[in-house]
Amino acid sequence: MTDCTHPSPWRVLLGLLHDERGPLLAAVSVTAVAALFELLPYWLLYQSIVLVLSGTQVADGLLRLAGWMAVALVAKYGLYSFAYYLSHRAAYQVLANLRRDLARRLVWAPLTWLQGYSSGELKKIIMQDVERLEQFIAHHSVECMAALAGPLFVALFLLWLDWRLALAALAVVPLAAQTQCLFMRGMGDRIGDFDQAVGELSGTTVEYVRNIPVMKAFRQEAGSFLRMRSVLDRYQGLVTAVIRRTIPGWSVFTVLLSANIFFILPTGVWLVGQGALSLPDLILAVMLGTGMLKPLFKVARLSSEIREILGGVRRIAPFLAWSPPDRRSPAALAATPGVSFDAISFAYDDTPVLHDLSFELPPGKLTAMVGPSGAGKSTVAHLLGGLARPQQGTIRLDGISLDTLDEAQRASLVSVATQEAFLFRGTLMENLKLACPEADEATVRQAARVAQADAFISALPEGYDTRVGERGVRLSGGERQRIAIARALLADSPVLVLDEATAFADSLTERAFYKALHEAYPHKTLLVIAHRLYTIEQADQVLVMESGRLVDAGRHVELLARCELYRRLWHRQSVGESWTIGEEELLDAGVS
Ligand SMILES: Nc1ncnc2c1ncn2[C@@H]1O[C@H](COP(=O)(O)OP(=O)(O)OP(=O)(O)O)[C@@H](O)[C@H]1O
Repeated sequence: MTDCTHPSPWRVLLGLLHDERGPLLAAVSVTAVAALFELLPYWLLYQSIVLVLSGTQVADGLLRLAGWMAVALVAKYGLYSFAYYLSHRAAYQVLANLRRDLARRLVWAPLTWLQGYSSGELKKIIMQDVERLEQFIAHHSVECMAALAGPLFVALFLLWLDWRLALAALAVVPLAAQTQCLFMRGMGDRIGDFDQAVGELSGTTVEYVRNIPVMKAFRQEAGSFLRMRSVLDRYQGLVTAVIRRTIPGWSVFTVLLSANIFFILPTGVWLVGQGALSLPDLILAVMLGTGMLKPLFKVARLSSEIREILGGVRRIAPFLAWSPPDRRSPAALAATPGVSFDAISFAYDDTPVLHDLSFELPPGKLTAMVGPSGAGKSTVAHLLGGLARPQQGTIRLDGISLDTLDEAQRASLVSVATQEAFLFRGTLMENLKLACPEADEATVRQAARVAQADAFISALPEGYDTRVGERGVRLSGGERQRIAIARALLADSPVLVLDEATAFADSLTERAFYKALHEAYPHKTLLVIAHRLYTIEQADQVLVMESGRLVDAGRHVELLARCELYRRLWHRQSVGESWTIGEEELLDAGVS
């Protein structure tokens, strides 16, 4: 997913480095000085040759020069270490700031936009692409500077000796650069394709690993996962194409940069013959000039790595563009607010799901929402939970638009518990206290009791201190849901949405839950997306949805009497639960 309206990756990268520009400038300046010290031993060697040729006080002079040589080496390593220290400190600061910023902005990004990314792609962007910046800031900044400063200082020195020597030393550079450009032409697109393939491979691998239980259940062989195979083939094809294209260019480039000795030596010998250069000067020029261009290999290699890093920055940029919506502080709400959906329309991308939907959740009452699969019930829960925003219409709490609340305000007013109960790595107590870290143990236990979770948690050997998540204890679907409900109850918001949150529970557990809920939290405004008979019967109001529209609303008995769709849903559910509606009830309701 790219967006051409985002600024160039260089601008984004410079923006990320802005706060650390001081330490980074210091790091590259120190590197330049270290590169100078790297050349000092050659100069001292030159002085030794001059000394030996002069034949005066040779021993003392050599000893002094050896001492300076040691000082130069220590200074060089000391300066490089200091430069790396500064660049690493800056890198980890930038990475920490960026990760914090990304975490904050992920909350502001609409769920529908985030769903455009697979979890593998998101992981690649947030982990790998961010991690790559460390390479650039901590290593490439220093290495690039050292690789450029060395050749530059040598070229200046040769220029000072004789301009013809400098020209001879640099003669191969334009040819090498030309060759590199020729072979790298079109590589930008290939690297873009390559990055896309890596993202796809990462996403498909995550999907593949997640699907292993399903494949085992249906006895599918790994090879039958065709998508994975085709992505791997594409990846391999791209790698082969990139290697085929780069290897010849790289070989010619390497040979050319090492070939300047063929220019320096004849030029130097000729200059000595002309009397324009002394023999020690020629030896020094050959020593320095022969290896002077080798650091440019590193610059060429780093430039392709920097291209990859910029590709990562391009992928990170859209996440950094999300900023908090401009919101005013809401007026104080009633302790038990009502909720209204006013002409709400909503589409996932271009697929309309809710159409001009209006209804009310009366304050302190239980509303059940029913409808066939795909009717848009969970989407209503998403909108209330702030996971998506309607394209048209307004959702209000006590007359105040949800758009005017910030995330924290909305979350303090509306909690949503869904079927997909995600447990973070940690103890059950930590998971329960997610929305209310300051809750004391008694409050947590009370919420768990209402959610029918206290009994099974207490039966675990470590009770509320049991670890869950990746390496922790495995809970059943129903147990996880009960944790999710207790967590939502602990948030103590006046509006609670249960999106099939009790689907795994048996009828008896569900009855016990609603009874306890009503006793412990009698004033909550409740929206329950339900298939269960008991909830629907108890509801103060039932909303019947079909294809994103409200078909009817009323009490269970009224709807049985007048709504054909409701009757069908009710009948299907009754059969599903092996629970038959009494003849009398149907007659009471006027159903013949
Ligand atoms: N992230 C999404 N992207 C695109 N379409 C989606 C997305 N989530 C849901 N939909 C579609 O929106 C429609 C309504 O889905 P929703 O989950 O709200 O229905 P539902 O009434 O809760 O169904 P169920 O009872 O089966 O859970 C469906 O057609 C569904 O395919």
